[in-house]
Amino acid sequence: MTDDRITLLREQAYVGGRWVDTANARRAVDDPATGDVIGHVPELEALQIDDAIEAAHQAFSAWRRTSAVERADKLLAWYRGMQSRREDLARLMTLEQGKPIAEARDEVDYAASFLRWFAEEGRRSQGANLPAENPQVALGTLKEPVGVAAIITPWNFPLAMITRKVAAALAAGCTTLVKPASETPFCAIALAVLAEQAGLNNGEFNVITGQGKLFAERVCADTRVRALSFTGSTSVGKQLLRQSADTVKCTAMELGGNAPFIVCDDVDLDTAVEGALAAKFQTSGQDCIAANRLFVHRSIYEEFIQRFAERMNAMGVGNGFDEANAIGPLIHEDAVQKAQSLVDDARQQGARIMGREQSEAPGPRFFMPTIVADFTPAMRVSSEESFAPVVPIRAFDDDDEVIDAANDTIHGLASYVYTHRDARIRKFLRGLEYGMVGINTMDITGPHVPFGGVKQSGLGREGGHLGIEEYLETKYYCVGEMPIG
Ligand SMILES: NC(=O)c1ccc[n+]([C@@H]2O[C@H](COP(=O)([O-])OP(=O)(O)OC[C@H]3O[C@@H](n4cnc5c(N)ncnc54)[C@H](O)[C@@H]3O)[C@@H](O)[C@H]2O)c1
Ligand SMILES: N[C@@H](CC=O)C(=O)O
Repeated sequence: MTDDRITLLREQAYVGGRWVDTANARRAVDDPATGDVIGHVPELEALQIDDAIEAAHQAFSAWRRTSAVERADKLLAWYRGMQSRREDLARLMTLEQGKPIAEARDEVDYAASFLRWFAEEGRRSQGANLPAENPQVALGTLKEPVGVAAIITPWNFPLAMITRKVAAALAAGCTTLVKPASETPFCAIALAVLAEQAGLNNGEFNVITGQGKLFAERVCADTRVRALSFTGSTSVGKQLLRQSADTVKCTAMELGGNAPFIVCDDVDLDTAVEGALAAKFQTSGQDCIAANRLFVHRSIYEEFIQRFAERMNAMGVGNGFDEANAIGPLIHEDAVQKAQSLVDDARQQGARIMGREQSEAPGPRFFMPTIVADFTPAMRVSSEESFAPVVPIRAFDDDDEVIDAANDTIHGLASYVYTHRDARIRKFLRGLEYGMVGINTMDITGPHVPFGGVKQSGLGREGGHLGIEEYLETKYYCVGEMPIG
């Protein structure tokens, strides 16, 4: 059942500036809060994906020759289009993703901000003059677009994970093939509606709905596709890296996290509690930078848990369209079962479980926020990304000990530390093996930051001044001595 107030909902893929269907396969997309079917999208077949690759390839030869100013103008027109449809986009996102409407509005702003950022950044991508040993010789570098970029994105941030990549790619002069998550294709299609209106209607931006596996097979094997940028789970990322090896693609990987949130004994407790709540519960815990493990100094441990639990238990859990709710549904029932199994495993191993009863959940895809106190490294909550409102907390005594515990993971995306002492800040900054460290804040993202992880959390950086580099090659030139005149 489609909400009459939702506009921009279109049930087609967008390829080469045309709206495309399939003869047979169409996939239903539902509202995770209610289970109601919102609409259907085509599952493009292999030949249609190949057509899309050709469309992006053809478009590349023209797009790469446009000026940086022309590319910026189109990105800015797209940005304004997103701004003018902010509420429609936000409602569409809450409908298919489930996140609370206030967070959906924030994500629309965040997603649009990448279009503006890279419109500006594209005009500043510069090569260099190099000093030559022979003064009659000119050496330098040019920056050139890599080529067609294939982009695969997850469902948790259905607009921003697309624009963070696409805006950088288009600004660099690349063309793009986007395969959005099957759970949230309508946000991507809405972006295509607005891209078309902004004049990106010649194959520069293509949205291919359907199976990720088939899309990956076609683009990875195809030499016309020169880059693959992926955001999603570490396991799928590894597989895509293997698949990209045969055609030696430029790859960028934004993968899973296991963020530690460390609270030292010198901070204002309420500020730290507020930070932890925000770092844990945004997007109902389904955030790659969500706090996945809380470490609190033993001297304030029980007090912290009590205050955190009070605030957590007051949070509204329910349909994201109700502004009173801060926690919406999880994307699948499987995610609820996984959260429950993490909690059960910890309980069996001696953790204290706190929170409202799961029987109070307003539907089958809701998980009531739950504290897992006194977790140990042997429990699954310590090593697995919960992607749910599950809050493992344990006490620590010593800074070195907590740095080691925080680093004891294959992941290295975001980390957070609350302390007001300078020496401690320096120690944590150096000691934490993470791509991003928030000190006394969990509000660490934006178009201007180099977002990304170390270890098995990824390769490369998105956003900031580095984001465009993922889509640029450096061409070195050497102009030899020439007769003058
Ligand atoms: N580092 C970051 O910036 C970042 C941001 C958001 C999410 N994530 C991570 O994403 C994960 C959650 O997202 P998810 O469940 O959508 O991840 P996922 O890896 O299951 O899916 C991501 C995308 O890959 C596609 N896909 C799935 N299997 C595929 C295959 N075999 N071949 C090709 N494509 C395939 C999906 O359709 C989807 O579009 C979490 O681990 C989270 O931490 C990371
Ligand atoms: N929260 C991240 C996206 C990861 O899921 C961001 O801010 O970009």
